[in-house]
Amino acid sequence: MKILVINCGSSSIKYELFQMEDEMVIAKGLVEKIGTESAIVTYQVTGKEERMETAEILDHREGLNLVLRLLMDEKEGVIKSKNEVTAVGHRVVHGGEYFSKSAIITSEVRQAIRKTIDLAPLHNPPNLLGISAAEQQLPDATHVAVFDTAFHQTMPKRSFLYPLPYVLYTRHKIRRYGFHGTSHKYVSEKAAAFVGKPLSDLKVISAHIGNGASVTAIENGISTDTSMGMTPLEGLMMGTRCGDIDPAIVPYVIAKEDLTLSEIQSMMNKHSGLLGVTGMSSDMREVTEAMEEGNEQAKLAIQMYLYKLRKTIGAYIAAMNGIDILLFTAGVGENSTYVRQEVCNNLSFFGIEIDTTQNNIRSKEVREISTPNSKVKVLVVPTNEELMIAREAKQLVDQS
Ligand SMILES: Nc1ncnc2c1ncn2[C@@H]1O[C@H](COP(=O)(O)OP(=O)(O)O)[C@@H](O)[C@H]1O
Ligand SMILES: CC(=O)OP(=O)(O)O
Ligand SMILES: [Mg+2]
Repeated sequence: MKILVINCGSSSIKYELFQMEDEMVIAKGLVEKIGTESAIVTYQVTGKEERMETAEILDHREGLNLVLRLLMDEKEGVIKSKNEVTAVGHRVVHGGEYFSKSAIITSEVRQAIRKTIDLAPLHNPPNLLGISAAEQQLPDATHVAVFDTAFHQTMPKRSFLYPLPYVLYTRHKIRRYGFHGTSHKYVSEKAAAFVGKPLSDLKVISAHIGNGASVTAIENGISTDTSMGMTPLEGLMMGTRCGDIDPAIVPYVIAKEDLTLSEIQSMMNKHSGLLGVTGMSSDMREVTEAMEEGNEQAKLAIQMYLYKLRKTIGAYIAAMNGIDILLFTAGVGENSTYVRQEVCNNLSFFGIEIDTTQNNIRSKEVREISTPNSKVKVLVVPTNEELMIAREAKQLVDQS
């Protein structure tokens, strides 16, 4: 069975085609800068060199057309006809309170996703575009929506409610939803398997730190708290997002800087975080390099980033009254030995002890970076949201 996984961002489409019998990736790639005359298209068949070209791609539909043409190309393609794709798994960022698990896309499901657009104006519209483009291109495939929010639907009210007038929750569903759930679920299961204990017996803190970043407290296999909120803006300091700030800043800055609401939204989502503080880059690699070269602003940004991350981990240790596993995942979590080391150095009170040699090893495998004496197991667990989405899609196809 072949399953295509699609992750549509506002101006990009990430795609990955899986052979589900052995869960192998057949081909994958990315269409970036959609909406421009020079969109960048990458296409890689497993085991072969990546191809890159630029093309005029004006919308997601054209982008997806091109992806399918590449997959079916006579010379370099990997499928002969569209019918070979049994299912398409779509990443949908916001499922509101409608979805606590993945769903086969029907008109009701599409309607429910549409209703959450207000809650995720940056993410859900491109997700919906991707769904309709893919349905048009692959009308015979089963289309499945896999939600970032689903895993966190187990959070108790005490963690998901904001201390605002309760009527805002009942009337408008203003609450915390949490994101990256597909990843937090995948890596926590991997971590439990790695230590050889059932997830149902463990207290896990999962730090998914990429461009977007969130920390989740997972008790007995269920998410009980997470740092992102109603939108993916809350919580940690991120690449371009500010995370938690005093909400009173918003009207104040609007007045002082004469901004519109959408300008301040864009400022907090796209021009803050590492980028905002350094004025230079949102990329942790570049900011770390600048810090090493003596750039004071880069050093400050990283200190702020680490401090917020450490505080959040500490808060979740308190919230769960303990911790068995601390795990790091996503771009920064999997690759930055510096961030892992610095976060953990200041968590020694909890019996967290990092083995510097282990921490410096680069690998794509799950690995332990804590010392044998460490009371808490600290792991690096490479995430794989695409594989998880493919598995969810397969499961729903098998059931239907
Ligand atoms: N070796 C590295 N050291 C530090 N940061 C890294 C390294 N490799 C990747 N990153 C960071 O990972 C981030 C991207 O993470 P990723 O999970 O791919 O993001 P996305 O949210 O777009 O999926 C970038 O900030 C990048 O700088
Ligand atoms: C929800 C979210 O923040 O996603 P990403 O990390 O892909 O931006
Ligand atoms: Mg991501």
